Amino acid sequence: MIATPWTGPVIELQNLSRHFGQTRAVDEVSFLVPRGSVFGYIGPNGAGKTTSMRILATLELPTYGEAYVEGLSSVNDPDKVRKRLGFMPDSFGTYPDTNCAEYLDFFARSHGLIGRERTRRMRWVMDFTGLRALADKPIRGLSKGMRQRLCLGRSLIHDPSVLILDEPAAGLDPRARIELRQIIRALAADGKTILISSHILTELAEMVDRVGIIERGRLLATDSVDGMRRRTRESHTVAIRIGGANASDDRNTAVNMLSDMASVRDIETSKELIEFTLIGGEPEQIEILQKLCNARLGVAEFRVRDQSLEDVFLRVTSGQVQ
Ligand SMILES: Nc1ncnc2c1ncn2[C@@H]1O[C@H](COP(=O)(O)OP(=O)(O)OP(=O)(O)O)[C@@H](O)[C@H]1O
Repeated sequence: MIATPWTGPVIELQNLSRHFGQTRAVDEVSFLVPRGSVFGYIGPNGAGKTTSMRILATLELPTYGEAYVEGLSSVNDPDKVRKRLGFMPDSFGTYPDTNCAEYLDFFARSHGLIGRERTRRMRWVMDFTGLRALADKPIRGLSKGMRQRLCLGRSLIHDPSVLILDEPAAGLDPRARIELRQIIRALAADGKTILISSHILTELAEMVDRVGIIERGRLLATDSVDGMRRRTRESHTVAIRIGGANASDDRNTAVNMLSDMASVRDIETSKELIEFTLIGGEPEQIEILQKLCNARLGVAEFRVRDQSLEDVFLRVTSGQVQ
C-alpha cells in the first residue's frame, strides 16, 4: 500500500514547554509551518530557540506540550521523525583530519544509505552545496562558510523533507550569507519545509516567509515578513528637541502632553531630546506638531524616521536575558 502524503502542517508545536529548574527555557510555544515554507525563528541569546529546535529534532524531551513533524510526534515517534528531518546544530563537532567526502560518507552510512543510493546522495549533496571541488580537502582547512555548507550537506544527506537549521548564518561574511539565502530558497522551492533561527531579524528577512519572535521562552509575535514590514511603515521614531529660555519646563509639559496621546508609545527623554514611537503617519505627525506649537512650547527640532525591521524586533522584545 502506498502511503498518502501528509497534507497538514509539516511542523507543529503545541504549547511546547521545557523547564530547567526555575528557568522556563521554552514556555507554551505554539506555531505551524506549512509545506514548502520557511519559518524564521528569531530571538536574543537564551530565548529558547535551540531548546525548542532540539525537542523537534528528537534530541531533547519537553516538560509538556507537543512537537510534530508531518503529523508524527517527536516524543513518541522519534525514529520516524528522524527519517524525515535534517538538523543542523549551531555548533558541530568534526574530526579535523577527515576530508569532506569521508565526513558526508560517515553520515550517509549512519542513515543506512547503501550502494548506488549512497553514491547518488553523496554526489547530489556535494553538487548542491558546491563542495565537490573540496571533496578531498581536510575539514581543518575549510573556511567558516564552507564548514557551514558541509554541516548543511550532512543534514541533507538522507533527503529529509524537513530541515531545522540552528543559526546557520552566524559568522558568515556577506557573500556567504547571500549564497546561504540562495540555497535556502532553492530548498524551499524543491518542497522542503524549513525552520531557521537567528538573533537578527534582518539577517533572515530575505530568506523566510514568516517569522516568530521568541524571548525568555515565550513566542511574542508571529507574522509574515510583509506583515513585519507593514508594521515598520505604520510606525516611526520621532525625536523632538525643545529649546529656548524655558526649555526645561517646556520639555516636561511636552512629555505630559505626549503621554496622553494614543498614537505615542515608549517615550524616552535624554538631556536634550524627547524620543518616542509614533503609531500612524503624516496626520498624526501634524497633530502632534500643531499641539506642541499651539501650547507655545519651544520646539527647536522635530525629526521623524521610518522604523527598520530591527526597530520592530526591539519594540517586540524587552531585551531581558534569563
Ligand atoms: N541543559 C540545560 N540545562 C540548564 N539550562 C539550560 C539547558 N539548555 C538550555 N538552558 C537554558 O535555557 C534557556 C534557553 O536556552 P537556548 O539555548 O534554548 O536559547 P537560544 O535562544 O538558542 O540562545 P542562543 O541564541 O544563545 O543559542 C537559557 O537560559 C539556557 O541557559
